[in-house]
Amino acid sequence: MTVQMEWAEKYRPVSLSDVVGHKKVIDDLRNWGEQWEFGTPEKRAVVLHGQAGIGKTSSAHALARDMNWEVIELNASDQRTAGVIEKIAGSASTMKTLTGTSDKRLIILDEADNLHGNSDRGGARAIVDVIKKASQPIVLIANDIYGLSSTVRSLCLELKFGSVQSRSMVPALKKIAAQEDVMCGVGVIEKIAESADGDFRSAVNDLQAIAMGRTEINIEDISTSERDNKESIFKVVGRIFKGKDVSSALEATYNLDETPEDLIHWVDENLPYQYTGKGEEALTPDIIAGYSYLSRSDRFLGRVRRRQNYRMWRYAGMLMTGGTVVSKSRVRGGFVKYQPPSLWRKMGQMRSRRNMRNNIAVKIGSHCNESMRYSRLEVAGMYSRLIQEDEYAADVVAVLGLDMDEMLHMVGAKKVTKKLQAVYDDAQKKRQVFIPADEPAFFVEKAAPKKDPSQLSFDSLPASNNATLDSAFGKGFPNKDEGATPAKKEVAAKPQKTLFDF
Ligand SMILES: Nc1ncnc2c1ncn2[C@@H]1O[C@H](COP(=O)(O)OP(=O)(O)OP(=O)(O)O)[C@@H](O)[C@H]1O
Repeated sequence: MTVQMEWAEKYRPVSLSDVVGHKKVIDDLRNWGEQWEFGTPEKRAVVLHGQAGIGKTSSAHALARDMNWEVIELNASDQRTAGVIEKIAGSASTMKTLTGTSDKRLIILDEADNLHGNSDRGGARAIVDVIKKASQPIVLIANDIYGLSSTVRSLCLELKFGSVQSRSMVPALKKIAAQEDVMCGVGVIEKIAESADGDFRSAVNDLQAIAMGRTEINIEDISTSERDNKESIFKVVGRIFKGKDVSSALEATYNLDETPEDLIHWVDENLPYQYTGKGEEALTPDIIAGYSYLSRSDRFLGRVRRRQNYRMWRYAGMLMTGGTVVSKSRVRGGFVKYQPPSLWRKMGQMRSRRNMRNNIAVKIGSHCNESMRYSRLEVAGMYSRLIQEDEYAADVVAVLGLDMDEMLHMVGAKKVTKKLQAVYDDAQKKRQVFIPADEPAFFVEKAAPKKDPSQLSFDSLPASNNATLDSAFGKGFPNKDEGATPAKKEVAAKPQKTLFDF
């Protein structure tokens, strides 16, 4: 049996001129690339963002091909710790290539909105450092631009890839069909393009799936295979809120790649916006009736959870779809955008706040030799107080190695003010001296002049430091002087310059 290559891969655009749709974005990307030929553009990195399957990664590679640049790619499957990013991207972005084929390398960082969790620890901060110093072009690729920190975003040229219009897809799909010797009947390609919902990769995959084992496709072939396609959530909620037919709303959910547990959140979120019209009160009888069905549906979902009897999902599904359909007294015209459940957004925000708090606690813990839990519960508050004091702020940021977002979190600020930026910059300078020898090299700027270690040294904290902290905050602060070398003890005897240099 021969395994056929995926057409989407086979027909991946080679040059930017092959990319389907996205005309303006592609022009902007090309311009940015050309600026690199004459020096360093104002923004050293671009972030290409938008839904999956619309050509972001292909465009980055096509740019490199058009400019005759080499490519270095770091995918989410790679270990993207701070050290790795700095080593690969950092060296690539500051050194010239030795191969002589081109003097530029394009660094592509795929799924840049996914730099969280343990495996990518420190990766987000390393990107900031790499972009700031880069002398080579960098492309970040993200589905969700809000998954990037505000600092990274401010350093990048943001290029949004919208969905690919079906009329742009049609000629490209026809070309693929012709090259594969597949005859397409009238309206076939148009139908495939429309059903793809802006995702060109899906359109190519659909064409390949329908053409499998055929040399000719007719419109009837599509309508039978169409049922297998996953319905998008927007289509389903559209049929619930705009439709009058209970069974078609219910049937639409059969091909949906979401559980009733998720679907009910979508209906719940959008019901109040969809069932009020111009001049109507905010709380219409339709909304009240709709929520009464939703609450009954939710009861069944609760029973499924408790009894693990998934057969009851069908009642929940019927009540949330059919119930919502029959609750409306009329179909309201006008376009109201469907919103994703705000509950998920809030849960996501809570999760990222929790991650941030834990990351900070880990840093405090490694500074105080305490567990993350103890640091979070007992010590973090003290550091938050200290960081708000002008006198100590930069020292705390430096000694803990906080990045900008973590510093903002500890200060309780929402955005970077001039004062906070100055504190952060000051901390970066101090950090070069605080850093112990075994830290990754990227924290230390090679050109930085060697400072007198007695000025500020994390390593040289003498006993008095902890005695002071102990007297102020109770026992338990680690004694940094234990095991200190005589040289370090000598340093400790020097006069205090900062909070951490008692
Ligand atoms: N606009 C487009 N023009 C030409 N081909 C495209 C386009 N969008 C998608 N494709 C096809 O779909 C495949 C996937 O595209 P690509 O990997 O660039 O998408 P993406 O937006 O980066 O999605 P993901 O985030 O999932 O990687 C490519 O191999 C290509 O054949």
